[in-house]
Amino acid sequence: MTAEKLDGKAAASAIKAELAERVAALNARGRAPGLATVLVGDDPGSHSYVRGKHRDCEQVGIGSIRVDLPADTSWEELRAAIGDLNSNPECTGYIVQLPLPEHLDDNEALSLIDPSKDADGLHPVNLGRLVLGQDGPLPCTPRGIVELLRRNDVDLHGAEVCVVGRGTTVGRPLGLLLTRRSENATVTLCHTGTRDLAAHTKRADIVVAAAGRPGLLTGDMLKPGAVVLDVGITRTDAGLKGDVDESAWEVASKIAPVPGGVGPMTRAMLLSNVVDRAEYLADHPED
Ligand SMILES: Nc1nc2c(c(=O)[nH]1)N[C@@H](CN(C=O)c1ccc(C(=O)N[C@@H](CCC(=O)O)C(=O)O)cc1)CN2
Ligand SMILES: [Mg+2]
Repeated sequence: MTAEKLDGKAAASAIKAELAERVAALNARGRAPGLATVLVGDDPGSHSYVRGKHRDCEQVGIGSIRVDLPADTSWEELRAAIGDLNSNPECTGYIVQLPLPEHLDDNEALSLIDPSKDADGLHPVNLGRLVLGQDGPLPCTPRGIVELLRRNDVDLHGAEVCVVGRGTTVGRPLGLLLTRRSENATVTLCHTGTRDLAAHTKRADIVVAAAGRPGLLTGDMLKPGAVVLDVGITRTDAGLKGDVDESAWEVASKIAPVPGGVGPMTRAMLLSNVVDRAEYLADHPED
Protein backbone atom coordinates (compact mmCIF):
# COMPACT_ATOMS: atom_id res chain seq x y z
CA MET A 1 0.00 0.00 0.00
CA THR A 2 1.24 3.50 -0.71
CA ALA A 3 -0.61 6.14 1.24
CA GLU A 4 -2.49 8.97 -0.45
CA LYS A 5 -1.30 12.48 0.44
CA LEU A 6 -3.66 14.70 2.45
CA ASP A 7 -2.91 17.92 0.59
CA GLY A 8 -3.01 20.80 3.05
CA LYS A 9 -1.69 23.25 0.48
CA ALA A 10 -4.63 22.63 -1.85
CA ALA A 11 -7.18 22.77 1.00
CA ALA A 12 -5.63 26.00 2.31
CA SER A 13 -5.85 27.65 -1.13
CA ALA A 14 -9.53 26.73 -1.39
CA ILE A 15 -10.15 28.14 2.12
CA LYS A 16 -8.28 31.35 1.27
CA ALA A 17 -10.43 31.84 -1.86
CA GLU A 18 -13.58 31.45 0.32
CA LEU A 19 -12.17 33.88 2.90
CA ALA A 20 -11.29 36.49 0.25
CA GLU A 21 -15.01 36.76 -0.61
CA ARG A 22 -16.00 37.10 3.05
CA VAL A 23 -13.33 39.77 3.57
CA ALA A 24 -14.56 41.71 0.52
CA ALA A 25 -18.07 41.68 2.02
CA LEU A 26 -16.73 42.91 5.39
CA ASN A 27 -14.74 45.67 3.71
CA ALA A 28 -17.85 46.75 1.81
CA ARG A 29 -19.69 47.06 5.15
CA GLY A 30 -16.87 49.23 6.56
CA ARG A 31 -15.90 46.42 8.95
CA ALA A 32 -12.38 45.67 7.70
CA PRO A 33 -10.55 43.01 9.72
CA GLY A 34 -6.93 43.69 10.75
CA LEU A 35 -4.45 41.09 12.01
CA ALA A 36 -1.33 42.02 13.96
CA THR A 37 1.66 39.86 14.83
CA VAL A 38 4.12 40.29 17.69
CA LEU A 39 7.49 38.67 17.04
CA VAL A 40 10.33 38.80 19.56
CA GLY A 41 13.89 37.82 18.60
CA ASP A 42 15.71 36.31 15.64
CA ASP A 43 14.52 32.71 15.35
CA PRO A 44 14.58 32.04 11.57
CA GLY A 45 11.59 29.64 11.72
CA SER A 46 9.44 32.18 13.59
CA HIS A 47 10.45 34.93 11.13
CA SER A 48 9.45 32.75 8.23
CA TYR A 49 6.05 31.87 9.80
CA VAL A 50 5.31 35.54 10.53
CA ARG A 51 6.28 36.56 6.97
CA GLY A 52 3.89 33.86 5.74
CA LYS A 53 1.05 35.19 7.92
CA HIS A 54 1.41 38.70 6.46
CA ARG A 55 1.59 37.31 2.91
CA ASP A 56 -1.61 35.35 3.58
CA CYS A 57 -3.36 38.50 4.84
CA GLU A 58 -2.38 40.37 1.71
CA GLN A 59 -3.69 37.54 -0.49
CA VAL A 60 -7.16 37.57 1.09
CA GLY A 61 -7.38 41.36 1.54
CA ILE A 62 -6.88 41.56 5.32
CA GLY A 63 -4.87 44.56 6.58
CA SER A 64 -1.96 43.57 8.79
CA ILE A 65 0.30 45.21 11.33
CA ARG A 66 3.74 43.85 12.17
CA VAL A 67 5.38 44.45 15.55
CA ASP A 68 8.96 43.10 15.61
CA LEU A 69 10.95 43.40 18.82
CA PRO A 70 14.61 42.59 19.52
CA ALA A 71 15.69 39.40 21.31
CA ASP A 72 16.60 41.33 24.48
CA THR A 73 13.11 42.89 24.83
CA SER A 74 12.19 43.24 28.50
CA TRP A 75 8.96 41.97 30.02
CA GLU A 76 7.76 45.59 30.47
CA GLU A 77 8.44 46.38 26.78
CA LEU A 78 6.55 43.28 25.65
CA ARG A 79 3.66 44.12 27.97
CA ALA A 80 3.53 47.66 26.52
CA ALA A 81 3.48 46.33 22.92
CA ILE A 82 0.62 43.96 23.77
CA GLY A 83 -1.23 46.76 25.56
CA ASP A 84 -0.93 48.96 22.47
CA LEU A 85 -2.54 46.28 20.28
CA ASN A 86 -5.31 45.71 22.85
CA SER A 87 -6.30 49.36 22.42
CA ASN A 88 -5.63 49.75 18.67
CA PRO A 89 -9.02 49.80 16.84
CA GLU A 90 -7.35 48.87 13.51
CA CYS A 91 -6.30 45.55 15.01
CA THR A 92 -9.31 43.23 15.34
CA GLY A 93 -7.14 40.22 16.17
CA TYR A 94 -3.50 39.42 16.84
CA ILE A 95 -1.03 36.75 17.77
CA VAL A 96 2.17 36.58 19.78
CA GLN A 97 4.50 34.30 17.81
CA LEU A 98 5.72 31.37 19.95
CA PRO A 99 8.09 30.39 21.33
CA LEU A 100 9.26 33.64 22.94
CA PRO A 101 12.93 33.92 23.89
CA GLU A 102 13.90 32.00 27.05
CA HIS A 103 13.67 34.99 29.43
CA LEU A 104 10.01 35.71 28.53
CA ASP A 105 7.21 33.41 29.62
CA ASP A 106 4.90 32.28 26.77
CA ASN A 107 1.86 31.71 28.98
CA GLU A 108 2.24 34.99 30.85
CA ALA A 109 2.40 36.84 27.52
CA LEU A 110 -0.66 35.02 26.12
CA SER A 111 -2.66 35.92 29.22
CA LEU A 112 -2.08 39.68 28.54
CA ILE A 113 -3.90 39.50 25.18
CA ASP A 114 -7.45 40.88 25.22
CA PRO A 115 -9.37 37.55 24.86
CA SER A 116 -11.69 39.19 22.31
CA LYS A 117 -8.65 39.88 20.07
CA ASP A 118 -7.00 36.48 20.59
CA ALA A 119 -6.66 35.25 16.98
CA ASP A 120 -4.82 32.08 18.07
CA GLY A 121 -7.39 30.87 20.64
CA LEU A 122 -4.57 30.39 23.14
CA HIS A 123 -5.63 32.87 25.86
CA PRO A 124 -6.63 31.00 29.06
CA VAL A 125 -10.21 32.31 28.74
CA ASN A 126 -10.52 30.92 25.21
CA LEU A 127 -8.93 27.58 26.13
CA GLY A 128 -11.43 27.52 29.02
CA ARG A 129 -14.26 28.15 26.57
CA LEU A 130 -13.03 25.17 24.54
CA VAL A 131 -13.10 23.00 27.69
CA LEU A 132 -16.66 24.17 28.38
CA GLY A 133 -17.81 23.66 24.79
CA GLN A 134 -18.55 27.38 24.31
CA ASP A 135 -17.99 29.27 21.04
CA GLY A 136 -14.70 31.11 20.63
CA PRO A 137 -11.53 31.17 18.54
CA LEU A 138 -9.92 27.72 18.25
CA PRO A 139 -6.17 27.08 18.28
CA CYS A 140 -5.09 27.11 14.63
CA THR A 141 -3.29 23.76 14.26
CA PRO A 142 -6.01 21.66 15.95
CA ARG A 143 -8.69 23.50 13.95
CA GLY A 144 -6.65 22.92 10.78
CA ILE A 145 -6.35 19.19 11.47
CA VAL A 146 -10.11 18.78 11.94
CA GLU A 147 -10.79 20.85 8.80
CA LEU A 148 -8.25 18.89 6.70
CA LEU A 149 -9.86 15.60 7.77
CA ARG A 150 -13.37 16.94 7.08
CA ARG A 151 -12.42 18.16 3.60
CA ASN A 152 -10.98 14.70 2.81
CA ASP A 153 -14.03 12.79 4.11
CA VAL A 154 -12.15 11.15 7.00
CA ASP A 155 -14.88 10.29 9.50
CA LEU A 156 -14.10 11.18 13.10
CA HIS A 157 -17.30 9.90 14.71
CA GLY A 158 -16.37 6.94 16.91
CA ALA A 159 -12.81 6.89 15.54
CA GLU A 160 -9.90 5.95 17.80
CA VAL A 161 -7.41 8.83 17.56
CA CYS A 162 -3.94 8.68 19.07
CA VAL A 163 -2.34 12.10 19.58
CA VAL A 164 1.39 11.99 20.28
CA GLY A 165 2.41 15.20 22.09
CA ARG A 166 0.79 17.18 24.91
CA GLY A 167 1.87 20.75 24.03
CA THR A 168 -0.48 23.69 24.50
CA THR A 169 -0.63 24.72 20.83
CA VAL A 170 -1.42 21.26 19.39
CA GLY A 171 -1.82 18.08 21.50
CA ARG A 172 -3.84 19.26 24.47
CA PRO A 173 -6.37 21.46 22.63
CA LEU A 174 -6.64 18.86 19.84
CA GLY A 175 -7.76 16.29 22.43
CA LEU A 176 -10.47 18.72 23.58
CA LEU A 177 -11.60 19.49 20.02
CA LEU A 178 -11.81 15.88 18.91
CA THR A 179 -13.86 14.80 21.93
CA ARG A 180 -16.55 17.47 21.43
CA ARG A 181 -19.95 15.98 20.57
CA SER A 182 -19.64 17.42 17.05
CA GLU A 183 -16.46 15.37 16.38
CA ASN A 184 -17.17 12.47 18.75
CA ALA A 185 -13.77 10.78 18.49
CA THR A 186 -12.14 8.77 21.26
CA VAL A 187 -8.71 10.21 22.03
CA THR A 188 -5.60 8.76 23.60
CA LEU A 189 -3.10 11.53 24.42
CA CYS A 190 0.45 10.12 24.50
CA HIS A 191 3.61 11.93 25.62
CA THR A 192 7.22 11.37 26.67
CA GLY A 193 6.01 9.54 29.80
CA THR A 194 3.95 7.00 27.78
CA ARG A 195 5.32 3.51 28.55
CA ASP A 196 4.56 1.69 25.30
CA LEU A 197 3.84 4.23 22.56
CA ALA A 198 3.46 1.64 19.79
CA ALA A 199 0.76 -0.21 21.73
CA HIS A 200 -1.37 2.97 21.54
CA THR A 201 -0.55 4.05 17.97
CA LYS A 202 -1.20 0.51 16.63
CA ARG A 203 -4.77 0.57 17.95
CA ALA A 204 -5.61 3.92 16.36
CA ASP A 205 -7.60 4.66 13.20
CA ILE A 206 -5.97 8.12 13.10
CA VAL A 207 -2.55 9.06 14.48
CA VAL A 208 -1.42 12.68 14.96
CA ALA A 209 2.33 12.96 15.49
CA ALA A 210 3.14 16.23 17.25
CA ALA A 211 6.15 15.32 19.36
CA GLY A 212 8.88 17.23 17.48
CA ARG A 213 11.03 14.06 17.25
CA PRO A 214 12.08 13.36 13.65
CA GLY A 215 11.13 9.91 12.36
CA LEU A 216 9.47 8.89 15.66
CA LEU A 217 6.44 7.22 14.02
CA THR A 218 7.45 4.23 11.89
CA GLY A 219 5.30 1.96 9.75
CA ASP A 220 5.48 -0.92 12.23
CA MET A 221 3.77 1.29 14.82
CA LEU A 222 0.63 1.68 12.67
CA LYS A 223 -2.51 -0.31 12.02
CA PRO A 224 -2.74 -1.02 8.25
CA GLY A 225 -4.92 1.66 6.60
CA ALA A 226 -4.52 4.19 9.42
CA VAL A 227 -4.72 7.92 8.63
CA VAL A 228 -1.61 9.83 9.78
CA LEU A 229 -1.09 13.56 10.31
CA ASP A 230 2.48 14.78 10.73
CA VAL A 231 2.73 17.95 12.83
CA GLY A 232 6.33 17.70 14.02
CA ILE A 233 8.64 20.12 12.23
CA THR A 234 12.36 19.92 12.98
CA ARG A 235 14.93 21.90 10.99
CA THR A 236 18.00 19.73 10.31
CA ASP A 237 21.06 20.24 8.08
CA ALA A 238 19.31 17.97 5.58
CA GLY A 239 16.16 20.18 5.57
CA LEU A 240 12.79 19.99 7.32
CA LYS A 241 12.00 16.69 9.05
CA GLY A 242 8.61 15.58 10.32
CA ASP A 243 7.85 13.06 13.08
CA VAL A 244 6.66 10.47 10.53
CA ASP A 245 9.19 8.05 9.06
CA GLU A 246 9.16 7.12 5.33
CA SER A 247 8.16 3.54 6.27
CA ALA A 248 4.71 4.82 7.34
CA TRP A 249 3.77 5.42 3.66
CA GLU A 250 3.67 1.65 3.05
CA VAL A 251 1.21 1.01 5.91
CA ALA A 252 -1.06 4.08 6.19
CA SER A 253 -3.95 4.85 3.82
CA LYS A 254 -3.54 8.66 3.97
CA ILE A 255 -0.78 10.89 5.30
CA ALA A 256 -0.63 14.66 5.83
CA PRO A 257 3.11 15.19 5.31
CA VAL A 258 5.67 17.79 6.32
CA PRO A 259 5.82 20.01 4.36
CA GLY A 260 2.46 20.56 2.65
CA GLY A 261 0.04 18.95 5.11
CA VAL A 262 -1.05 20.49 8.40
CA GLY A 263 1.29 23.56 8.24
CA PRO A 264 -0.60 25.41 5.47
CA MET A 265 -3.87 24.60 7.30
CA THR A 266 -2.52 26.27 10.47
CA ARG A 267 -2.01 29.45 8.47
CA ALA A 268 -5.44 29.26 6.82
CA MET A 269 -7.16 28.75 10.19
CA LEU A 270 -5.54 31.88 11.61
CA LEU A 271 -7.19 33.84 8.80
CA SER A 272 -10.48 32.03 9.47
CA ASN A 273 -10.36 33.00 13.15
CA VAL A 274 -9.78 36.65 12.19
CA VAL A 275 -12.63 36.68 9.66
CA ASP A 276 -15.04 34.82 12.01
CA ARG A 277 -14.39 37.42 14.70
CA ALA A 278 -14.74 40.39 12.30
CA GLU A 279 -18.09 39.02 11.06
CA TYR A 280 -19.27 38.57 14.64
CA LEU A 281 -18.31 42.19 15.43
CA ALA A 282 -20.04 43.42 12.27
CA ASP A 283 -23.25 41.65 13.37
CA HIS A 284 -22.93 42.69 17.05
CA PRO A 285 -21.63 46.29 16.91
CA GLU A 286 -22.45 46.79 20.61
CA ASP A 287 -19.72 44.24 21.58
N1 LIG B 1 1.36 32.05 18.21
C1 LIG B 1 1.61 30.87 17.62
N2 LIG B 1 2.87 30.39 17.61
C2 LIG B 1 3.09 29.19 17.00
C3 LIG B 1 2.04 28.48 16.35
C4 LIG B 1 0.76 29.02 16.40
O1 LIG B 1 -0.23 28.45 15.87
N3 LIG B 1 0.58 30.23 17.04
N4 LIG B 1 2.33 27.32 15.62
C5 LIG B 1 3.72 27.02 15.29
C6 LIG B 1 4.30 27.78 14.14
N5 LIG B 1 3.36 28.11 13.05
C7 LIG B 1 2.56 29.18 13.15
O2 LIG B 1 2.78 30.09 13.91
C8 LIG B 1 3.43 27.42 11.81
C9 LIG B 1 4.23 26.31 11.64
C10 LIG B 1 4.36 25.72 10.37
C11 LIG B 1 3.70 26.25 9.28
C12 LIG B 1 3.88 25.71 7.92
O3 LIG B 1 3.22 26.14 7.01
N6 LIG B 1 4.78 24.77 7.72
C13 LIG B 1 5.15 24.32 6.39
C14 LIG B 1 6.65 24.22 6.33
C15 LIG B 1 7.20 25.60 6.42
C16 LIG B 1 8.70 25.69 6.49
O4 LIG B 1 9.31 25.60 5.45
O5 LIG B 1 9.20 25.93 7.60
C17 LIG B 1 4.51 22.99 6.08
O6 LIG B 1 4.35 22.19 7.01
O7 LIG B 1 4.21 22.80 4.92
C18 LIG B 1 2.89 27.33 9.46
C19 LIG B 1 2.77 27.91 10.70
C20 LIG B 1 4.58 27.35 16.52
N7 LIG B 1 4.34 28.68 16.97
MG1 LIG C 1 10.40 31.60 27.39
